[in-house]
Amino acid sequence: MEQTGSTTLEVVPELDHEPDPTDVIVAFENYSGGFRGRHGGRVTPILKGVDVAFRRGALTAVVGETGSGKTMLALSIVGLTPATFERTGGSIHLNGTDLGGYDEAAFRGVRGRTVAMVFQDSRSALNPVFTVGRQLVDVVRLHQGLGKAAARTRAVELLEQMRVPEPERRLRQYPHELSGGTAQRVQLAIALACEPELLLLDEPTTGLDLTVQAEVLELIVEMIKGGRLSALLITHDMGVVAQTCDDVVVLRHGEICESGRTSSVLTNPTHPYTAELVAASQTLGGTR
Ligand SMILES: Nc1ncnc2c1ncn2[C@@H]1O[C@H](COP(=O)(O)OP(=O)(O)OP(=O)(O)O)[C@@H](O)[C@H]1O
Repeated sequence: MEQTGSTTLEVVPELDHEPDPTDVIVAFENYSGGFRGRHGGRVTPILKGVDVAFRRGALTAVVGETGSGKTMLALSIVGLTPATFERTGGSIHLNGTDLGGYDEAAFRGVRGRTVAMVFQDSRSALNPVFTVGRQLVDVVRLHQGLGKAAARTRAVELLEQMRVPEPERRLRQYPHELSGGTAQRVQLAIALACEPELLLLDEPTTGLDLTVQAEVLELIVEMIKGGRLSALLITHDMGVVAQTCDDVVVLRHGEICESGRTSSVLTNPTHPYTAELVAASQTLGGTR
């Protein structure tokens, strides 16, 4: 296919913080994996020789069509791929440590503390039988070592930080009583209460109205600019990528076709598929 060359997708100027390009939080090296059929047999490849390094302190977008493996890529970092998913080659290093030998207990030590996750369907990610307060306060107590009263105060602060209206009342509510947008922010508050180094965001704003989407993303970007956080954002919205992400990784059929700084990848894509994504988002008015 012919290379499409430069595009006119409006890309934010370089962000005011500049993560160190050599400081990598997660590195995939020739990583491959796929699903084994129900009765054994061969593995259907899903991720194929993935080579990519995520910079510490950066917000990195992972884009690509439905089924390209974005979610499996993220879940591989925390050992949450389905039981039938198998690594068939390569490695993943988190903070320089090879996750290859990690069992469930070792991954449990990583989740929350080092890597926290926010998924698309927040209401189902929250525990339906416990109030928001119980879930958030427990996490704060566990991760920040606070007593009950101090943890509750901190929980309210976290909800306020996430611009959740009436935080005190929310603490007494159950997940089914929350709107999608509030559930999303509660999930984000729980993730951040763990003070993780890396946040995995799998289409975190899908299903939210545009204003709420923009607010939630703005909060995430603010925290990343604050210095300590890195994040990986799986999204279909190229406008969001252009306007908020430092780096972008383009996945297609389980392979990385392009990765790098958002400003250079989107304005001068080297792979025709990236150019197609950019062009499609322009046609749909995705640049907002
Ligand atoms: N439990 C499973 N068993 C078998 N195949 C699966 C399973 N879960 C996902 N897959 C397949 O793995 C591939 C990658 O899925 P993945 O969810 O990572 O894609 P994605 O890029 O995140 O897609 P989307 O944008 O739709 O969320 C898809 O072809 C999907 O059908």
